[in-house]
Amino acid sequence: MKIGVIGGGAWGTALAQVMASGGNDVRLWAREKEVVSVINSVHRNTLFLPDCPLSERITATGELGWVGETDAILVVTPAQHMRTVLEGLPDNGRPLILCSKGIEAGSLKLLHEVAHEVMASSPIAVLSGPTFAHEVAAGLPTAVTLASADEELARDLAERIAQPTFRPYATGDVAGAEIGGAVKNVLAIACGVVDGAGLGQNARAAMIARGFAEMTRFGLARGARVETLGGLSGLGDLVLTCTSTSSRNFSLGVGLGEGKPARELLEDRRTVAEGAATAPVLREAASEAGVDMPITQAVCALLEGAQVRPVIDALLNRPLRAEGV
Ligand SMILES: NC(=O)C1=CN([C@@H]2O[C@H](COP(=O)(O)OP(=O)(O)OC[C@H]3O[C@@H](n4cnc5c(N)ncnc54)[C@H](OP(=O)(O)O)[C@@H]3O)[C@@H](O)[C@H]2O)C=CC1
Ligand SMILES: O=C(CO)COP(=O)(O)O
Repeated sequence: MKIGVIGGGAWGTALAQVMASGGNDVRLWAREKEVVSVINSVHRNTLFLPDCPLSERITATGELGWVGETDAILVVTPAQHMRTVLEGLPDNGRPLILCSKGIEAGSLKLLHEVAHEVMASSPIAVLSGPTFAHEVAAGLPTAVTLASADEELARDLAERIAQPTFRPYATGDVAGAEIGGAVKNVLAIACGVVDGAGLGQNARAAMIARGFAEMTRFGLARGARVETLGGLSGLGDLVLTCTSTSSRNFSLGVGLGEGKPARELLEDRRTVAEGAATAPVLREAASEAGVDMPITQAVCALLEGAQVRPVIDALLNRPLRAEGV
């Protein structure tokens, strides 16, 4: 197969490498000329995935139209740039697999809704799960959720992109797959804060469990299925991202927990911490859906400059309630 990949960050590059290792020819679109040039000349993405030698089956390009002429296209831009990038892609009926994690600011739309608006003729699927790019690129075993409203398409794409150490599990629950990936980034910031502020491992486990309750409440309100939220793209990714400093979102939270200002932590980043963009969008979407998301609100407050201690005290002083979603 010929596979297109849109986005030359760590995740786009890792996915390109997995697809190429399975014998596919890969066309990888990157926005920056420097990324295109370095991938084609030294077969390495020295900016975003420096430690992984890349297959010669990967050709980087700045031409979206050329990437559009492939059998399936993985879309791996930061969530907030997806709409603009898709507007430059021909809507020619090739399946799009969305691999980014977030909710669009302003419209409060999930990314498959955005893609459907821009690419009305192209079948849409979502790939999400516990997937640190550097591990996937190194060929370490990884399992993901592959969702499409057309379940036959999900199963077909899963067959076509599976590799010996890369296992997609098909589902028809697109909203569930997307909500897990978007919400866990916000919760990873919260867990990082717990670590940075030295609140201990009990507190982190509590944050993961109550965070999952929060994810479930929001997911159910937006039509997700509970088994998807409890699967790879929900609970699986939540556990991964909330327990590792390899996560950019968790690391951002550690800095916040140590009392560093959010502006300073976000200013110099070249890589994305999607949770910082998703948190205020999620707060708004939750309020619109009438869903209580206290951890998300706490993360927003910290990103907006609140001090750590009062934010934690406010969470701890919430009225006691019965356990459950
Ligand atoms: N890294 C990971 O382990 C995983 C990441 N993801 C998700 O994948 C998505 C991409 O993340 P990742 O690959 O890590 O990104 P990185 O942080 O590695 O790289 C940043 C990316 O942002 C791109 N970018 C910056 N500004 C723009 C813009 N205006 N328009 C289009 N692209 C822009 C850069 O493109 P360019 O190089 O062309 O400038 C580059 O590809 C995110 O939604 C993330 O949550 C999902 C699973 C795992
Ligand atoms: O989504 C990811 C792992 O599944 C990557 O997490 P971070 O963006 O927090 O690094």
